[in-house]
Amino acid sequence: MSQPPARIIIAMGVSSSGKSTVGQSIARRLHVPFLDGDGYHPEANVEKMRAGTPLTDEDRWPWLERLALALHEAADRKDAAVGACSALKRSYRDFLTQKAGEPILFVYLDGSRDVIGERMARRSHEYMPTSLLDSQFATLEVPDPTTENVLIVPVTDSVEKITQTVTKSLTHLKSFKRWQ
Ligand SMILES: Nc1ncnc2c1ncn2[C@@H]1O[C@H](COP(=O)(O)OP(=O)(O)O)[C@@H](O)[C@H]1O
Ligand SMILES: O=C(O)[C@H](O)[C@@H](O)[C@H](O)[C@H](O)COP(=O)(O)O
Repeated sequence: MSQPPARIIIAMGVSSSGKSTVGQSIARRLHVPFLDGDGYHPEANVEKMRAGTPLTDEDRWPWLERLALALHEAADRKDAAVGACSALKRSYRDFLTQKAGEPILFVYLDGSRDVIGERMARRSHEYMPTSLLDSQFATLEVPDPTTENVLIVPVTDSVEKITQTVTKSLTHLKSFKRWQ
């Protein structure tokens, strides 16, 4: 689809696909705030995941709303903002966009169960158990670039390469021009 110029960028994908790493790198490059979705869950969601139970849609709506509003406020204050959020379903991405009240560019970190599972096994996370990865893949609705505002990048690219691919598409941002 033709891409509306977004000031909010969200790195999305299953757990351990690299959302926090890539999102932080893009935000650093643009000198704009980075908001990690992990920090916006109600405590009950965190406890549920810690116990190995996948979240439901009902668990996710309040989380998505809080994150969308925070990204909108951050973009207002600082020209643009970058987030990390699994945003696994099309309805979650539409909801985020609606709650933010402005276009969002999603960056989908595309990788196989094998590659991402290996990364997940190697990293440590405060509450997300590796047992939840299968449910993440089962829930995932891969974004469709013909109908969604999304850039698809392979997780096997280096973080630097992904950062460059994304920032190159953001020439409309004031913060991009400052960084240039
Ligand atoms: N492009 C990449 N290439 C290699 N390793 C990566 C890449 N992106 C992330 N990683 C590593 O994969 C693991 C999961 O990344 P993380 O950013 O925590 O994922 P998420 O936020 O999606 O759960 C981390 O150990 C991170 O260093
Ligand atoms: O179930 C979801 O909608 C999420 O995927 C989610 O809750 C998030 O992924 C966790 O906070 C774990 O964090 P990471 O995705 O950073 O591993």
